[in-house]
Amino acid sequence: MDILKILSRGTKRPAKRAGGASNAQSNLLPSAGSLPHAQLFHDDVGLSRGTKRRRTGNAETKPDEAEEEELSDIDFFAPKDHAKAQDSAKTSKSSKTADQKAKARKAELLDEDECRQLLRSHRLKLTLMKSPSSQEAKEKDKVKKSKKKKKAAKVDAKDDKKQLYPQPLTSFSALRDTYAISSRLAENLEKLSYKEPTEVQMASLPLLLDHNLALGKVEDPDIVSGFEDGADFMAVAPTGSGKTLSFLIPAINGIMKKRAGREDRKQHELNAIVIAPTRELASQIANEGKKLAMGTGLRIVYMRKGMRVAAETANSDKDGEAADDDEISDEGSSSEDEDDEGEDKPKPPKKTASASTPITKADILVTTPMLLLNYLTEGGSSPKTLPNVQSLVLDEADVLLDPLFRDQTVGIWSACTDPDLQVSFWSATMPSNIETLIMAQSAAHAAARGLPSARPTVRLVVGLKDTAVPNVSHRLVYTASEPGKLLALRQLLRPASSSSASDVPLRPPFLVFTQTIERAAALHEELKFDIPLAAGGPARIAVLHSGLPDARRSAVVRRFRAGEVWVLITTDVLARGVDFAGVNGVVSYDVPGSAAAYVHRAGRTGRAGREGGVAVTFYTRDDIPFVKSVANVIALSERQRSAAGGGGGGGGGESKESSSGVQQWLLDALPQVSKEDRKKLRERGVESRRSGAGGKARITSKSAWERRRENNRKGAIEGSKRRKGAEEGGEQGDGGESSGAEWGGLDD
Ligand SMILES: Nc1ncnc2c1ncn2[C@@H]1O[C@H](COP(=O)(O)OP(=O)(O)OP(=O)(O)O)[C@@H](O)[C@H]1O
Repeated sequence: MDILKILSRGTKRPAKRAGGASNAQSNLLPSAGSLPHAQLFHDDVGLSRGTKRRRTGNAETKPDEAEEEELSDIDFFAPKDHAKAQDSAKTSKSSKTADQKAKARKAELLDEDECRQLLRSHRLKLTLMKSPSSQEAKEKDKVKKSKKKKKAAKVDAKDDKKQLYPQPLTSFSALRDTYAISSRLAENLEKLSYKEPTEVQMASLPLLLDHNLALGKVEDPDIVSGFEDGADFMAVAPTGSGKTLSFLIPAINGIMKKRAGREDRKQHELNAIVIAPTRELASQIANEGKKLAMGTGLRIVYMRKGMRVAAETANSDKDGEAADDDEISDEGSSSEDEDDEGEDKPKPPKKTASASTPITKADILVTTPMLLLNYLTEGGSSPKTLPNVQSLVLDEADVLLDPLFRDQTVGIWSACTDPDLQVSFWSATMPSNIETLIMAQSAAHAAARGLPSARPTVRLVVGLKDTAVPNVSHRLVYTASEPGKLLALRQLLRPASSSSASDVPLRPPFLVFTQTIERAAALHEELKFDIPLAAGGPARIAVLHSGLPDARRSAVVRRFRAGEVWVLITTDVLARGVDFAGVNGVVSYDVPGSAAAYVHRAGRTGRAGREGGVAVTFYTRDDIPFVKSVANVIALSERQRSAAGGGGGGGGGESKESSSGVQQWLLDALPQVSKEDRKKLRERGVESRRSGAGGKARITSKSAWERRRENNRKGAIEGSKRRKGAEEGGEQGDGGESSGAEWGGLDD
């Protein structure tokens, strides 16, 4: 039988449950529910969380006493006089008290076996990876080339990795009780009403807050000594699983601790930098940070064009003093109101900070890579350094280290000269070549700082390392042609019509992803009158891409968040990290450029364990050579979902619509995607959707990847010229890795 006929049968399986499907579905819509249980995995490994928790030490400590003891800890937020009194009392008590507290906390810890079981039940795997020294890296490279020695190299590589079983965080209250986070931070967290830590939070927060305590029951001397100088951190965890809190809480708490030891607690010092690939994401992270840091006096700043931040030039002069009155202040602003042009379309800024611009006071800076690098390298002389930055967070690290952004990201990393710098890497997708690059870059960074060796890196994987979106129902919908696809999308907008596409349980609000700006704009034009006036008309459909002026872009995000826009047509600029809590579904109108791109697009729904999110992918005859990688992700997601007990999160909720994404016969029928085709798709998109094919939905020009590559090249060449001129001998290359990251480009 003709393959196209087989495919045109569609991929929908009959619903398992009889009757009331639509009602059941509407109850399951992600935007319909209250705050969900956000944990994804609860495998039965013979230990139910909390119930077998054994106190191994001072079992007599009553909870109240423990609480009291903790509360008597440094209060970072105490009024000055009180703080002074505390200070003197503290000094007189000597370090013995601190030791006692540490011992008491240690006594509360689970033993290693309990940790192992708990971590396993939540599918958390932690590995300690040693960075090679530069010499070792070179030798390993040689060995890799020799076939005979490959086997031996594999054994060596295994020796470089050790499984870790640190204390998992079993409740948010333990952040204060056990890890002694600042009381205000704990209060703010409580106000956000999260019920339980997600998996990534369970495994990352203890290690990032206090690795000595988190590893308190670990006996392996190799591991203990490996952490002597601290460790970097890499987390690969599903979309919407709460990675943002996982890096913000330690960053904020670390600075609060540091401040507590300073005389002037009001002073701002740039101690942490978060890099994100798009301005929408950077702005969102800054807003999340502000919520957590409310009332702490900490300043979390979203970097805008023209802004100057505390940095030093190579001749050790401080770059200006912070002005008393910040001209560029973000405090209290929604940060979306005043967004500047999207730095996710990297190009040298039109406006640079003039020397008379006051330095913006910040403790944590959230930025896109190009914007900060431009500031550090502007002026043509030596690049500035960031000597006080102790925490560098790379959110969506695989993109930030993809060749498109690599130079900018590495440039910032190199500017962070504190020998105690901790770098953390976060994403739902982490190709192995990026992992290798991280280890090599980390070694190069240490060598450039004159350190004997790089810190090790703890790698956390939540679920399977292979990328999947287990919490979402996936649908592949075949239409023979482009017009058929448009029709199918229209039917999704009018769920009452009787067609196979309308059977997809998708209700607004939802996102629609296209391959290019032109296609997004054309699709918007095509559909804007499809929503009846009585239901709000054209105002209910909006478009967002990087070709739009900033103010419009920000306004669209705001309207979508407010529920005024129901259908948001966009490009991959919104595919990563952006958290719209009420999104019921995601439509890939054009097939994504890679498996990773699919994971991130689909992950805009079903966030924080919410059930009922749907990801629909349309494909036409032209897409058939490329659909297999999407189909594989869908199959894997479904396997993970059923392995997690018939569905992912939601605390094991029973009434889940069965996912009907892809069946085995379809997987078998779809052709394998060759390496070359995968690369072509990632870089150019689907060829037939490029220019000159006629018809509105076919208006295209260059693909996202090409456009960004050109822009990035221009910017990166300039930045790199400036940097290289000034940084002779500094090692900061890309670790010799070739491109291969699976990423289809953020924008059109
Ligand atoms: N413990 C928790 N319980 C419930 N909701 C949570 C919890 N932690 C975070 N969230 C919420 O989950 C949502 C997703 O979190 P976040 O944006 O950090 O996900 P992410 O892992 O960074 O996703 P992505 O990979 O897409 O960037 C947010 O709305 C956040 O407020």
